[in-house]
Amino acid sequence: MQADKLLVHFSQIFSPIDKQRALKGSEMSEATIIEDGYIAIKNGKILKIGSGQPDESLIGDHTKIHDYTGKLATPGLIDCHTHLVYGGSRENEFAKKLNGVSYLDILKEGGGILSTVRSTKSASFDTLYDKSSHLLDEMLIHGVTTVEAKSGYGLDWETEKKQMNVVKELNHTHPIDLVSTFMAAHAIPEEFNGNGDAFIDHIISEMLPKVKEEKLADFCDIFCETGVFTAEQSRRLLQAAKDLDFKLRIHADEIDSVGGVDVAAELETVSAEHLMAVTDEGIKKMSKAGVIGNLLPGTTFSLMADTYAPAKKMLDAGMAITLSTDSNPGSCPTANIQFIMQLGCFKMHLTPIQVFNAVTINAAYSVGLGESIGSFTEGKRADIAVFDAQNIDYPLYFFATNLVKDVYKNGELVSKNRQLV
Ligand SMILES: N=CN[C@@H](CCC(=O)O)C(=O)O
Ligand SMILES: [Zn+2]
Repeated sequence: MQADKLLVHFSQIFSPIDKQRALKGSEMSEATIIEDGYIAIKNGKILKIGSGQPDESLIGDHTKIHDYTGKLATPGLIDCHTHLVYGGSRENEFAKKLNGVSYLDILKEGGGILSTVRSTKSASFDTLYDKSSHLLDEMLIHGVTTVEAKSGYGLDWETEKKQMNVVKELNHTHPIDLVSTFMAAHAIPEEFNGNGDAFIDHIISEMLPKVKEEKLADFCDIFCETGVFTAEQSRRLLQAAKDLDFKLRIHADEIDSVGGVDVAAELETVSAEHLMAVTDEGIKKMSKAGVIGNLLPGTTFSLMADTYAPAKKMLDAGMAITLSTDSNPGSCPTANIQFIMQLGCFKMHLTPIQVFNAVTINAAYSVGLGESIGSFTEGKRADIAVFDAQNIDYPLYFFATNLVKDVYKNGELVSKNRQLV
């Protein structure tokens, strides 16, 4: 079959192995690396990848050929944990953090997430749309082609709905594909006066069914943490969400280990997020239950903490892991997934192959799209990140610089020389 497009002479193509599920433990050290590689694209999908001169049968009169000598190709990167849609920003908390005030103390004083809730409530749909679209543009030029986006800066129905509708609309208009997560259980709203049980009841009876009915999200998530939601409250909400056929995630063991990991294992959530404070026992339970550990080292960095999630221990225990930005205005204001990947190496001692598997094939399965993205398997979407690098080590070694040159989404060039097309 003739290709519409042929991208040829890559120094390397990184191609994850697709086992029809996230790669676990030692499997994360495996990948196919093709030297002098080509990628053939047909109707926006991967037709074939190979090495050397492409077969004559792939080339027709209308086939466009692009030379990528000296470059690296990987599947489009997948950011599987973001708080994309929000009003305002929180640089006013930066000085406090520098002076040693903790993240949870800022929240307790009505700042942190609650301050972003106030800004998000007062922002119009259009303001939120423009701001989020701009953030997605930044992510795209850094090589990201799919993003998971959580609500959770509304806490009331109208604002949560506004956030999820922004995600829905951007999924139609922006080149990046979005996966929506409902996370009203992100903080206890001020009007509930610290009564987490009552707020969870309210979410279960008043919000969850509407999210389902209006098809506003695929996943449900909760922040299980000291001073936020307990393990019991998390269990109750996630069980109710599971009964309505939502897929589940949980923010667990971010700062303190308060039982979120047990809930993840019991309910077999797709993933558990953060895990900076996870115990060996918790790792064992998640491994047994097949929970993906979604690690967010940019958050540790931004919180000025030094406890990075024990990625190696999780791999040794046979878990699958992903890495993502956690892009949000408080604990990780960034759009640069490459920096997060570099932290995966520098701070968690993951290898480049493990890191690229984490943000491609594993992230794809963690957002429920493993059948269509995350590897260069024939028939998957031709989402491609082209790096100004000759091999997969270079973009992890040369840090804090955008090394993604071009990005293809569904076979179309959407970013060229680090600029939107
Ligand atoms: N930890 C809870 N939620 C976000 C932070 C949100 C915020 O601080 O605005 C996180 O994943 O880090
Ligand atoms: Zn988060």
